[in-house]
Amino acid sequence: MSGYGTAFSLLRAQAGDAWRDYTRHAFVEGLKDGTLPRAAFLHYLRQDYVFLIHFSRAWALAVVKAETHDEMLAAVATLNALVTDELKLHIGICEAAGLSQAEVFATKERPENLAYTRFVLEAGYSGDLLDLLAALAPCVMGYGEIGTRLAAETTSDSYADWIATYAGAEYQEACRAAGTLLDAALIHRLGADYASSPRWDRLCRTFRTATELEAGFWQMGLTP
Ligand SMILES: Cc1ncc(CO)c(N)n1
Repeated sequence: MSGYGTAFSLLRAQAGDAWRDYTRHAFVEGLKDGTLPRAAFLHYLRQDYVFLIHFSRAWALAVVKAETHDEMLAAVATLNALVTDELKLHIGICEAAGLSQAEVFATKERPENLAYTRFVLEAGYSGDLLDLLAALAPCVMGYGEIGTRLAAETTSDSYADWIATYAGAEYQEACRAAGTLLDAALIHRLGADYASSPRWDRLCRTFRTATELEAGFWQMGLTP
């Protein structure tokens, strides 16, 4: 069990190797042992800042696609955490490294970044909350899983701030809340036996594609 809910565990298991390729990518291992070049990290952070803007838009879309007040509350809380806390972390780390906020704002979006965020947004635009959450879950919970593992296994302080953010109580709580939202949204729309629904395969495919696009994002990070 992952601790991020039942549906996430099922989706993660069916993603198979793709999940491992994402969460144990060379970029992640470089964060863990400090061998990731600083230039690659800063390049990644600038792209991730652009990513988070679109990712926030996708969570705003989750507010739009919500069908109950509890769903709205959960989506609003995540949206607020992204805009208020996570985007600030990126600006702070970039500023500490000598990159101004204006430079970060002006970052040109790489195709790997564009492909991923627009895939997530499109899943939400053309589908319902389940399609959107299936595309969002690898981002949210994947970083939660990576943060927790790296905090336990890290052998360097080089990327301690980054690791602490994703291993931290606040981010972990956001992952649990997203897991609770996903479980409840599935049951609300498809019933308790949602994994037998005709929609399940497609939700699994969406989750897996988003997982593959996350691995592509790390790979982009290695090539500034
Ligand atoms: C690419 C990517 N995926 C997930 C997260 C976690 O929010 C992030 N910051 N960036």
